Amino acid sequence: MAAATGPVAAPAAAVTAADAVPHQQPQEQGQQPQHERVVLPEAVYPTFVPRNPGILDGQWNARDEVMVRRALRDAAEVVAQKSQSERGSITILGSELTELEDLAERYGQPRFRAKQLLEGVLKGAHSVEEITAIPKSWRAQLLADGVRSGRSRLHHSVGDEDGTRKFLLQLHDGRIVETVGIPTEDRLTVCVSSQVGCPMRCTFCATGKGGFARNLAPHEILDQVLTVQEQLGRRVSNVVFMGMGEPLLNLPAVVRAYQGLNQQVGIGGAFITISTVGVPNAIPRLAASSLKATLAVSLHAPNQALRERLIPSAKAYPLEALIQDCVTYYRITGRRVTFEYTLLSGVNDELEHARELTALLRRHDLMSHVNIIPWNPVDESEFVRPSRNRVFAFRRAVEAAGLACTVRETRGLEAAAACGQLRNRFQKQPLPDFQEPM
Ligand SMILES: C[S@@+](CC[C@H](N)C(=O)[O-])C[C@H]1O[C@@H](n2cnc3c(N)ncnc32)[C@H](O)[C@@H]1O
Ligand code: SF4
Repeated sequence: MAAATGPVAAPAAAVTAADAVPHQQPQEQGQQPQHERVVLPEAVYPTFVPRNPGILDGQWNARDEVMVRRALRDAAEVVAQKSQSERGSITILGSELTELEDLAERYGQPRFRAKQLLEGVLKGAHSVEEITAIPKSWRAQLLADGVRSGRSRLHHSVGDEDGTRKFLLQLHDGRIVETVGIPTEDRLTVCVSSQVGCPMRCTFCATGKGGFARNLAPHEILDQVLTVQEQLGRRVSNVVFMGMGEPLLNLPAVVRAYQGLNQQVGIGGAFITISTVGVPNAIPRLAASSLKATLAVSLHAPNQALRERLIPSAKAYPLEALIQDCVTYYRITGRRVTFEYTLLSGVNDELEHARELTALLRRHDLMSHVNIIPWNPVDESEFVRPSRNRVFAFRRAVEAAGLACTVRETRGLEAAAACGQLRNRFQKQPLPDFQEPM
């Protein structure tokens, strides 16, 4: 797999085949196990320093800061040290072909076996045992050495008559993530999670309310796409990082998952969207990488004061700095930036807000597109979903100023339970122990 260039291109898998310690070293070759020392480039996010000295005041408090710092540290650990729970466990999914080739070689197997391993998992094997294209004895060795497929367990799913289906996946540590398959006639879009929970705590978001547990590893992101593909019996055409979590707080794993989606699952870069509420320093890094993904920035407010009310972390990343980073992104990539605007009745849906929004975007030299998302209800939240009339009045005001604008269609399931809510309900219940498939 070709490595991405630029600062975000560090080797990123939580555990890759390059870390494998063969059960029995092929003595004739006299090789030592190869432990790839994965070093972070000057740390993934070197300067997550609040630009606003008032960060510890108001809504964004010391606990928020600790949570975000923890997420950043976790992101770094995914690359540098591997999490304790994953130590020693190698996943085929999330590994690059070259890493699997090296793995095969270290077991004295021909390099072509790597492709068989990978294809086995991509075609539906949930355990190494099921990859019958490879010799039984090697399967046994791999299993004994802790090599795993990287697939999770389907815990629960719920569907709507419009075809949308939500899946709850149970990870090896018992935690649950949500993923959604959204079919239309000519597309199957998967809305993937990048973290278990989210530390950003946006006030209107169910995931934000549920707290943050940990970053997802690359194979845990890829697994969501394979699950939807299998369960809906169709090829996935589009992937949006719009499920649980803030992808730019887990950039190394997201980059790795993008590469897997692109080069192994066969999804074009332009059909992958990364949605972010904004993490200081991360957007320019994304621009400098070789990723061809579409960038979607969750704006939700046309000014700093209102944005801070909705998004506590905005205190650490002033609106003007965020837009400047989007301009940089546009200059470097030439790709249009989507601005998401979750519309909340009586909060950010006045025509004056629309005018302020268009003035903000037109003031800067970038090609943009506004995507309005009518708010979906969240348990124990005081926000109100705007009326259809209000949504379309807002859209007309944006278009009148000459900006491209769409309204995201609300699928039946979303209206009933916003993203992250289903998972919050299940995560509260005791779950049976779960071991990753062998
Ligand atoms: C769940 S977030 C995940 C990606 C990233 N963390 C972000 O905020 O862009 C994806 C989008 O869903 C929006 N969203 C979150 N909760 C929502 C809700 N209850 N109704 C409508 N949109 C919501 C967010 O504002 C964001 O634009
Ligand atoms: S909207 Fe995005 S950044 Fe905000 S809490 Fe939800 S998932 Fe996290």
